[in-house]
Amino acid sequence: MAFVTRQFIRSLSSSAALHAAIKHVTIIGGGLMGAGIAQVAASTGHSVVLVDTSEDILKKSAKGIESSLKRVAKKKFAEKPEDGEAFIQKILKNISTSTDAASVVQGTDLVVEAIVENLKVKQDLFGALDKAAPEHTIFASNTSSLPIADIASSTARLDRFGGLHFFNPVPMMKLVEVIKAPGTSQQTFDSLLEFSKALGKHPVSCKDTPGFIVNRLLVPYMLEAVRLHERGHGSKEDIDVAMKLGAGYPMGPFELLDYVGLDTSKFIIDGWHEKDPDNPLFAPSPLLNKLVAEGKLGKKTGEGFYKHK
Ligand SMILES: C[C@H](O)CC(=O)SCCNC(=O)CCNC(=O)[C@H](O)C(C)(C)COP(=O)(O)OP(=O)(O)OC[C@H]1O[C@@H](n2cnc3c(N)ncnc32)[C@H](O)[C@@H]1OP(=O)(O)O
Ligand SMILES: NC(=O)c1ccc[n+]([C@@H]2O[C@H](COP(=O)([O-])OP(=O)(O)OC[C@H]3O[C@@H](n4cnc5c(N)ncnc54)[C@H](O)[C@@H]3O)[C@@H](O)[C@H]2O)c1
Repeated sequence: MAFVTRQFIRSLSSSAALHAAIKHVTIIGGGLMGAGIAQVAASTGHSVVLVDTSEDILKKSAKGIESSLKRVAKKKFAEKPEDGEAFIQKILKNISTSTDAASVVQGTDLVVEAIVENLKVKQDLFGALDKAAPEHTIFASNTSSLPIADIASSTARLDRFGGLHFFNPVPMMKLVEVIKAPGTSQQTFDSLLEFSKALGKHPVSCKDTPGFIVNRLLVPYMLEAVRLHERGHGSKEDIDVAMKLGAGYPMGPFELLDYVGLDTSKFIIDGWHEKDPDNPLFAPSPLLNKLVAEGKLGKKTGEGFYKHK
């Protein structure tokens, strides 16, 4: 009986240790995704450092987080709006910012990378962080389309490297894809599942295959919509309405492309096309390429397929 009790206490304390293990999180990249991940991690009691390349970008990220929290507070404290401000300030206190990733990872349990969708840039970042971060620190990438194993190959911690793929807008979307690359240890994978649950998200387990689950289905669908429009078979407005009213999607494919970012969408499709040039689902789109070349990247720049306020 004493043995069973000791075993039970040990298993409780080891699962508590697993939880306690991820308390301090460093998010690299304060754009659409990084700011959302920082907001959710801070809202669930984690201590967060948000890193980007300039103070100006970090100011914009902080503003975005605050306005998103205002939307949350407006709902949560509809009856007592005066409590909403205290709620926002308490969460914001959990977030600090930095432009020097190597110096802030020294005290972190988990690094979540959400920078540009470019393999070389991600590898360079993780290669440098690997030298600066403590042994126990887990590295995770929020990549939409790149193999986790390729990103991890720039480090010497393949066992402590996995994928955490969040969805936009992070505060609203419940799913996190947790990716186990061939080198990811079971302990790391379990910690990432635990962390996702601690954020209030619903994790699903994914293999390290192109696009994991959601993007492997969603990105070809969005590109098919662009091709359908390029062939003159439907206006973007009609295609969007059709998919919302005919398939029950909350956004049409063109609205969603603008929401995700046309640059990010192009990075994804170009990368897959390079690896599998004969797959028609991964064919580049002249219209998408033209908009990106014009700097029309979607909602984040004020114009993409549509103009945004
Ligand atoms: C490519 C990548 O690798 C992977 C991806 O991320 S793919 C993209 C995945 N995302 C999607 O598919 C998003 C599809 N769109 C949607 O689910 C919905 O349109 C949406 C949740 C974004 C917005 O919902 P919608 O009803 O259209 O608009 P809206 O009324 O403004 O917002 C609905 C609620 O969400 C809240 N909300 C929306 N965005 C928010 C944000 N960033 N922060 C906080 N709250 C937010 C609003 O306050 C509102 O709350 P309420 O209904 O209680 O008042
Ligand atoms: N947009 C989406 O819907 C979505 C959804 C899931 C995953 N993702 C993935 O998340 C990542 C980020 O996407 P996003 O939409 O947030 O992009 P974004 O362009 O909005 O933000 C990227 C941020 O990273 C910063 N950055 C670039 N290089 C950096 C570096 N070396 N160090 C620090 N910061 C750096 C940029 O200044 C920018 O603020 C990409 O890998 C993307 O594929 C995007």
